[in-house]
Amino acid sequence: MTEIRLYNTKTRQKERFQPIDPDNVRMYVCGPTVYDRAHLGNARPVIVFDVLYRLLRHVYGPDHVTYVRNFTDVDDKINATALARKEAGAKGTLEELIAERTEETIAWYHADMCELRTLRPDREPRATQWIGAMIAMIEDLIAKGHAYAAEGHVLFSVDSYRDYGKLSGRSVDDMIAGARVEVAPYKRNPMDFVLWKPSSDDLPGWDSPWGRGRPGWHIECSAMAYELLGETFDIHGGGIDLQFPHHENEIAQSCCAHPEGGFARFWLHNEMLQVEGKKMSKSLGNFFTVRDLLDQGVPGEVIRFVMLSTHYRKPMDWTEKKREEAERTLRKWYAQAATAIGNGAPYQGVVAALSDDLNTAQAIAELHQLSLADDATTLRHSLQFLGFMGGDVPDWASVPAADLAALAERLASARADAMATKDFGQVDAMKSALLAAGVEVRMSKDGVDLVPGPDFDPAKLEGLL
Ligand SMILES: Nc1ncnc2c1ncn2[C@@H]1O[C@H](COP(=O)(O)OP(=O)(O)OP(=O)(O)O)[C@@H](O)[C@H]1O
Ligand SMILES: [Zn+2]
Repeated sequence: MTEIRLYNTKTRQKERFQPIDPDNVRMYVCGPTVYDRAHLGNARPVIVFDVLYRLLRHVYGPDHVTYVRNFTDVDDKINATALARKEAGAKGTLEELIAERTEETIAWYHADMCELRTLRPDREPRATQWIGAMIAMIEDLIAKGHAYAAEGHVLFSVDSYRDYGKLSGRSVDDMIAGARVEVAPYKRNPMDFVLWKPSSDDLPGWDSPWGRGRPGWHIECSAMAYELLGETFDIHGGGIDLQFPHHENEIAQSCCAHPEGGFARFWLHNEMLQVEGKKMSKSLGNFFTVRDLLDQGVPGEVIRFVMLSTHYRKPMDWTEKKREEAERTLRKWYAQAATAIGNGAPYQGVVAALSDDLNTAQAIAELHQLSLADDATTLRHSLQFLGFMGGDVPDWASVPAADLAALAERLASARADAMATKDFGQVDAMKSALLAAGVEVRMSKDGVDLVPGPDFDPAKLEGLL
C-alpha cells in the first residue's frame, strides 16, 4: 500500500499517515461562513483538501473515506448582511432574509467549487441543523468544570485546559499580550472565549438553559465533527489563518468534552493566497471572487492548475502569467490525452508525489515528463487523478477541428497551385507556421492531413485562419 506522509502542524513534522480505521478514513475541514461569494483565497483550501480526498480515496478505496466540510450559517456577518437588506427595503422577516441569504450563498458556493472540479464532501452539515448537539456539548463542558455561564453567556475557561495554546505554540500570557481579546467583565480570564451568547429579539436565537441565544463559531465545528466523525478522527484541515484562535479553541472544547478521544490526529493547514504580500481577505477588501475569474473566461481547471503549481504550505499569488502558462500547458496535455486509448492507471510518480505531503508541484513536473514521453494513456489517467479532464476535452481547450480542416484544404490547394507554378514559397510558409503551432503536417498524394501534436498551441494558428 502507498505510504502517505503528511506535515502535521500539531507536531511540526512530516509523519507517516496511518488511519485509525482504514475502512473509514475520516477528515474534517472548516468550511465557509455563508454570507458572500467565495473569493479566490477561500478556494485554496477547497482545492488542496480535494486533492487529499482524492488521494485517500485512491489509496483506501472511494467507499472508505468520509469527508466532512461544514457551512457556518450562524454568524454575525450573515445577520448584518440580512439586516442591511431589510433596511434597504427588502421584504420578509429578518429570519427569512437570513435564510434567503444563506441558501443563495450555498448554491453559489456549490456552483463555483464544482467549476474548480472539486468533489462534494460526503457530508456538509449546516450549523443551524446541529444546535441541539452544540447545547449538549456546552452543558457537558460546564458539568466537567471547563465552562461557566455568566450574564446569558457561556464561556470556555482556558485555565481549565493545560494544553491550551499547544497547536499554535503560544502560552496564554503571550496570547493576551499579542491578541486583540475582547475584554468583558464576566470573563474570568481575558482569553476565555464564547461558547454561547444571548440573542436580542431581532436576531436569530434558540432556547437554551442560558436563555435565548446562539452558539459561538468554535463550538459549531467541535460539535459537528463529534456528531459525524466521533471523538477521534484522522485529519482536520483549514487555512493557516484558522490555527489560532479557531483551531486552538476547537481542540480545547473537544478534548475537554471527550478526553478519551484526543480529537484530530493530523492537523493540516494551507498557506494563504496573497495579494502583494497580504492575505486575500474580505476585511482588507483586496479580493476578487472565483466567479469574477470564471466570468472573465478563465476556465475553472486553469484556476485549479495554478493553485496546484504551488505547494500548499507556501504562500502564493495569482498572476496573469501563471494563468497563461497553465492554460497553454492544459491545452497541450488535453490534446495529447484525448488520443489515449484503453484503460490505465495514474502514473506511480504522480501518486508518490502527492503521497509526499501533497507535493502537487512535483506531480505537475511528473506530468510534464509523461507528456514528453508521449504516453497519452498514462497522462490522461494521471490528469484525471488530479481532478482534471473529467470526460471529453472541454470546449475551451478543444482543438478547433473545423479550423484545422479548413487549413488542410487551403494547404492542399496551395500545393496544387505550386505544382503548376513551381513556386513553393506559400506552401513552405504555411507548413512552417503549422509546425510552429505544434501541428504535424502529413502530405500524401491523396491529400493533406493536419494532426495536432503534443505542443499544439491553437493561439498560434490565429494568423493563418
Ligand atoms: N487568502 C486566503 N488564502 C487561503 N485560504 C484562505 C484565505 N482566506 C480565507 N481562507 C480560508 O477559507 C476558508 C473559509 O473561510 P471563511 O469563510 O471563514 O473566510 P472568511 O473569513 O470569510 O474570509 P476572509 O478571511 O476573507 O474574511 C477557511 O479555511 C480559511 O482558512
Ligand atoms: Zn472549524
